[in-house]
Amino acid sequence: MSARKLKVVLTRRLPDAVETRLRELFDAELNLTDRPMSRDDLAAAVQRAEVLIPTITDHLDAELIAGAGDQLKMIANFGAGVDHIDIDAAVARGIIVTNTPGVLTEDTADLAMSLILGVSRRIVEGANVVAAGQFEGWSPTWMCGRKLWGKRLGIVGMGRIGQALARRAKAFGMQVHYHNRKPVSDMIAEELGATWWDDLDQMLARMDVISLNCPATRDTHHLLSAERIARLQPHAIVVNTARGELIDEAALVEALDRRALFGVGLDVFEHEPAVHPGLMGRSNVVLLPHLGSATIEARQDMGDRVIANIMTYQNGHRPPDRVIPAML
Ligand SMILES: NC(=O)C1=CN([C@@H]2O[C@H](COP(=O)(O)OP(=O)(O)OC[C@H]3O[C@@H](n4cnc5c(N)ncnc54)[C@H](O)[C@@H]3O)[C@@H](O)[C@H]2O)C=CC1
Ligand SMILES: O=CC(=O)O
Repeated sequence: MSARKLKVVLTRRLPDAVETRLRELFDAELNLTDRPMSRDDLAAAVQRAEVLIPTITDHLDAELIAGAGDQLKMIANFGAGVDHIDIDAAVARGIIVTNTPGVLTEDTADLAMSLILGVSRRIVEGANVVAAGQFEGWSPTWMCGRKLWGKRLGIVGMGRIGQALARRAKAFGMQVHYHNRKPVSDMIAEELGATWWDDLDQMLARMDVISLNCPATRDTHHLLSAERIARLQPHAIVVNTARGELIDEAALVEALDRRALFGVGLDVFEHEPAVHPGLMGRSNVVLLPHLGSATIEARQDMGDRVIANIMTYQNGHRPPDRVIPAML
């Protein structure tokens, strides 16, 4: 007699090969519309799923989790960030939460480096000039950006992606500085030539480029507040590939209005998918639609990671990517 298959509900379409494997292994229910589930749809999904596979667009707050049926044992998130899930509420209900870190690290670091390059060298602005047929020839003083070689990069959140970005920045001749809850190991600090700043405010005031790479938590909401933005140097560049909630977007727009920054590169937004209108149409702002992990390879690997987490749980072991409140 074959073992009963776990009821697994996906909230979005996943790569074909991932969906195929999920259907082989589990009683998998796909969302063929690929539209984000409404709150009612999600509330119904947690009434029938034993394992829910959500993504960042699903807000699993305390109320929604409290309303889940007793059959819900696991939330196997497709993605690294888990700020859209109330982990405390899930743990209180005995629901295991997992995520997919690591497999998207290099891709997201590539995107952060792309934004640093894009803003400092005015790449999108320049490409738009050519695309509009407005290129009138090379000029000694036209379209000059900021040199990266020798400049100071301040990374806030020196975890997987922060470190991967530091490796790239080092290769571009940048001096790596970072603020993290605790310093990285001596070996990593030496490899990256990285300087730890216990005091975030002091670091911000001295950097040429700031990259946000920490999770969105209660502690990091508006980590880049109006006061901290005011500390940045007028030639500074701010890049965010972590979560929009880390920046007070209205204060950032005010700083751009005052020409208090050289430029900004954002892959994530405070009220995503809405973008603050004050960020639009600026030549020194590069905006991307949350593309950090958007490579075919990373999305496949994220799916494999989701499956590995569910299989490990099903086999009675601790899933490798279990998220616990103490980690946040
Ligand atoms: N744009 C995108 O598509 C993607 C965005 N992300 C975001 O990037 C974040 C980071 O991902 P990973 O590097 O894999 O996570 P990680 O857990 O490896 O690293 C996060 C680091 O932030 C540090 N941190 C936490 N709170 C802090 C605070 N208050 N101040 C300073 N540092 C703090 C942690 O100690 C840790 O070193 C995710 O939580 C997610 O929100 C992740 C993947 C793709
Ligand atoms: O933002 C994406 C993630 O995986 O986190």
